[in-house]
Amino acid sequence: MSSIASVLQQIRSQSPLVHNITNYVVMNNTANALLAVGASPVMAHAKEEVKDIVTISSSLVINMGTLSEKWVESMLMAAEQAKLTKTPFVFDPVGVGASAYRTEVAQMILKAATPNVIRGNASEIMALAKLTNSTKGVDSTMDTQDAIEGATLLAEKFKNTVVISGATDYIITGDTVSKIENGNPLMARITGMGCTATAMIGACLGVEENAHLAATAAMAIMGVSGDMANKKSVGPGSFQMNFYDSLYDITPDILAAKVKTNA
Ligand SMILES: Nc1ncnc2c1ncn2[C@@H]1O[C@H](COP(=O)(O)OP(=O)(O)OP(=O)(O)O)[C@@H](O)[C@H]1O
Ligand SMILES: Cc1ncsc1CCO
Ligand SMILES: [Mg+2]
Repeated sequence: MSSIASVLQQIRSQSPLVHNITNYVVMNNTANALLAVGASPVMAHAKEEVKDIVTISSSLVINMGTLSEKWVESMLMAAEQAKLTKTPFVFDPVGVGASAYRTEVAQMILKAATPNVIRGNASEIMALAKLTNSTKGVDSTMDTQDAIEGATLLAEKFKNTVVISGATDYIITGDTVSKIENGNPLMARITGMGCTATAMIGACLGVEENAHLAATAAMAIMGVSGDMANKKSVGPGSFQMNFYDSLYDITPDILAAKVKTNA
């Protein structure tokens, strides 16, 4: 079995508990996507419990989509606890660069603990790397290949894995650049597909220690499921429903056969 396919196999056999501190917009979508693929989501952000939940989880997802002061406190506590318990952690810097507050919070989270993986769209990755600021709200205004320089700088600085999502997904660790070329434009016409990609990276990190492989497998699962859903859909509404069915239907063999990658 290919290594990407074996990550999906492990999600199915281990059903990793994925702790999400994510935004109000996508909480339901990402919990359903994790369940559909075979992982076990828990959404928990009260500061009274985040340390306990990090401690029992296989991985942690921090997504700064809808920030407020109390949530930021919890995000920082969770990141620090993940460092202590060596719980793998993925960070989604939603809309970084769109406001001074988002940029400040992203820097605070990165200081609290180094994420094993950072995933953003091209504008977010470039803003996080402080190279350009073209972040307009939460959607990208750039092609993913134009953010490779920013992703490479971040991956070098943090010695971790950085994912740029979009028409072509790039997964970058040191000198290794993997690409996933599945998926379709409908995926950007539904809110939270990027947040779902980040949650999927969380699921993969929960079963696979190699962060580059985990992130590549997650983007492959997203892309191939997107291709499968697209065949049955007429627009964003039916696509969203069919996407959950595809996450449920996709098998390690289908994934290995359909993934378009250089990895
Ligand atoms: N034009 C496209 N072709 C193929 N796949 C795409 C395209 N646009 C987005 N995707 C896929 O959709 C998913 C979300 O990526 P995107 O870059 O749109 O995230 P995002 O901007 O952070 O989204 P959000 O903030 O709404 O959650 C990824 O799996 C990506 O591969
Ligand atoms: C639309 C939106 N606004 C804040 S978070 C979010 C979900 C997609 O990132
Ligand atoms: Mg996003």
